[in-house]
Amino acid sequence: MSIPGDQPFRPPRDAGASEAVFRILIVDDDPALRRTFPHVLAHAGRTFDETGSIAEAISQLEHQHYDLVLLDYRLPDATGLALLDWLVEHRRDEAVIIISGEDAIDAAIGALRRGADDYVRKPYHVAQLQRAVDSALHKAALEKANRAMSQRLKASERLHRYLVESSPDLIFTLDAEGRFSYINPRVKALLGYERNSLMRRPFTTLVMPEDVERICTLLAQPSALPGESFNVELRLRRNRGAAHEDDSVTVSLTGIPMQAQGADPRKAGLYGVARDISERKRAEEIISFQAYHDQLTHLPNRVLFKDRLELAIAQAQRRTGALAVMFVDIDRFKLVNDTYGHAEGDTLLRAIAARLSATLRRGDTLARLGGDEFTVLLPDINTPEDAEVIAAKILDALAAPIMLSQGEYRATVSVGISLFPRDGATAEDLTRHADIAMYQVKRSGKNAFRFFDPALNTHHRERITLENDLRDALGRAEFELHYQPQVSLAQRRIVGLEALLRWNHPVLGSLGPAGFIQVAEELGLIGEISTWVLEQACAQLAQWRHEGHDQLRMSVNLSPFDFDKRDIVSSVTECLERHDLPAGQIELEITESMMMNDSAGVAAKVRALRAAGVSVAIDDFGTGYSALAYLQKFPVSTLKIDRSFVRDLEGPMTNPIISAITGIARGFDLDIVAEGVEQAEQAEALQMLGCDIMQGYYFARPAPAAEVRSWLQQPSMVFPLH
Ligand SMILES: Nc1nc2c(ncn2[C@@H]2O[C@H](COP(=O)(O)O[C@H]3[C@@H](O)[C@H](n4cnc5c(=O)[nH]c(N)nc54)O[C@@H]3COP(=O)(O)O)[C@@H](O)[C@H]2O)c(=O)[nH]1
Repeated sequence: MSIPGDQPFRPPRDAGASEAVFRILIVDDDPALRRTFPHVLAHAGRTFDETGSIAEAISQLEHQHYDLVLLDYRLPDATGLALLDWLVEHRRDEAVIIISGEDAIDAAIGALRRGADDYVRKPYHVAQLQRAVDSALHKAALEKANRAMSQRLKASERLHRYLVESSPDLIFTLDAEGRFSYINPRVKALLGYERNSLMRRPFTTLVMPEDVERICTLLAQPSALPGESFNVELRLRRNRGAAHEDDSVTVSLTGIPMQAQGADPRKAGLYGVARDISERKRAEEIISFQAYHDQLTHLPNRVLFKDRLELAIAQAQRRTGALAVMFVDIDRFKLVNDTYGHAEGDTLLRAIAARLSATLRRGDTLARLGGDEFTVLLPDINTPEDAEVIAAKILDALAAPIMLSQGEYRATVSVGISLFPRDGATAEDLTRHADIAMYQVKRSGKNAFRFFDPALNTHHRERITLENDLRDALGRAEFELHYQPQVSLAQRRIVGLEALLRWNHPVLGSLGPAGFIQVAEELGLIGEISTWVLEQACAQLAQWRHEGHDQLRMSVNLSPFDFDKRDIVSSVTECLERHDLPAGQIELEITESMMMNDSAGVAAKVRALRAAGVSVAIDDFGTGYSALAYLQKFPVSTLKIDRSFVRDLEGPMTNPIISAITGIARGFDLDIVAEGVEQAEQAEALQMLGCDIMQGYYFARPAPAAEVRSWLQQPSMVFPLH
């Protein structure tokens, strides 16, 4: 690693470690004299080496540092001046005392000029020599300590410079006028400026215009006194030349006012550290966005909608104005989700969100509460008609089909509207009442809008209670099957039974399916209920077969949702296997509408069921847009003539529809069951029209299994006149 500056940084050496030892080199050609020096200069911590010539001394010095050189002036190979020159030339810091027998003062002066520290004449006085040596070593020690100190200082300065200059934070100082007096190189990477270009320029040059006033106020505050740091979040502007998508960087700035000696403390300047918190801010923004927005559509979520609605209510109250809340629910969204999968469902939700957004003005809020539920806030309306116009626009916006990967899809929505102050004064009430109004739209055919009507509230409460009860009904074993016989006039026996669901409600008593099947479908409970019905009907049929009625056929009603959601084919065949029933003795009733909207692949499932031997009947045949083509696509086994045709029957030739249906059945080799037979005349007319199997109150009403058992044992009970 290298650091900015001229030298690599290394930790300072421990200069004190060698301070106790003084190395002294004696350079004299007189061996006897050389040997006397260590004796007269002996002292703890002193070590001596000796040489007899300049050349030997240089060679010694080349390998060893000395604190002091005791140098004879006149040596065999040169004068001591030569060694002094060598020491200067090699930038050596050894102290030198010349010990010379020269009388001439010039020699002494020359030696001192060439760098000797002292000059002692031979023969020397021991005390004089000792003083000179002590003084030279003392000086050498001081210089050594000084050098060590300055080395430590330099190292420490280099360390601090390194820390500041390589800091990931922006570090700067401002002078008393708020202009940069120092800024570390980080400014280049962070904001794209050359540091020199900023020197002496005001700090505010770097601050985004929106934040300038704030930072100026802060700097001018009396609390910005020396030692009292402050922290502020602000945006610094990037150099325009810096290629970056953001024009600013958000920093957390810690400022510490500096006090100059003797000057007005407030004007001494500022030391600042700015940390780039853009990433953190971005993460915070994302988290906050996610907390208040729906991830799929990026629309405001329930929390933000409530917040905006509460604000809008407060504002409307102040100005005695009005606002509208809409509850928008996609019709049959579940079908798309279950049939095409969640990815398609998501695409549809996004597309609808975009269409709805486009119908609204700035200031209105469209939110997604979850699932297929959206809400709209119109914060400022003059009359209910204003909301009506927007609701109509919303319905219109969905008129054009939406492109899904499976093809075009025509989505519709049901819209409920509540008004402030008329329908409530709180966000909860307004949203709930819009929801109730939406619910009414659903019940009366969908794809429309409706204002909240207080009378609906009671109805809604009842519905909520029913929903809650229905969720618990299976667990509390409140369902029961009744069975209605299908009789053959020719054979005078019960050939089949239709299983019809009843709910023994703990408070409301026995409820027919008309009162709860649709609710179960809407709540997504129908799958479990159908499974129970199928299981129960098969178990009962197996029981009756066991009792000897082995030719009976059991009809079971299925919901369109059963074909959407699960593998109905395996559910049915597994149930048959479980109860050891021949497949042909179970008949599943499907409606014409299921055939017409084959989005869930009903045809393929019907074919698979038929291939497995299961009978399939078309219920209420003739009431929809029955087309012969459907009968080819859906290989059903039975047509059930709807009771509306039977009711109108006054004579054998009075109903061309029944004639047509019986003709079709013959053509396609299908069984026919006429339902809703209430009178003997109807039975006779049907018989004349070639219809043998009948079902209706004329023979028997749907009844619990125990009663049906007695009819099975005594079929005459269900043939009143025949
Ligand atoms: N998904 C499921 N749907 C079911 C189930 N059980 C029933 N249903 C559906 O509910 C519809 C109404 O059933 P219900 O109230 O039981 O009415 C049946 C009969 O009681 C009634 N009927 C029979 N004979 C006559 C008659 O002579 N006159 C008259 N006014 N009504 C009569 O008709 C209903 C049976 O009709 P159908 O199914 O068309 O044969 C019912 O239609 C089912 O769709 C269930 O378990 N799951």
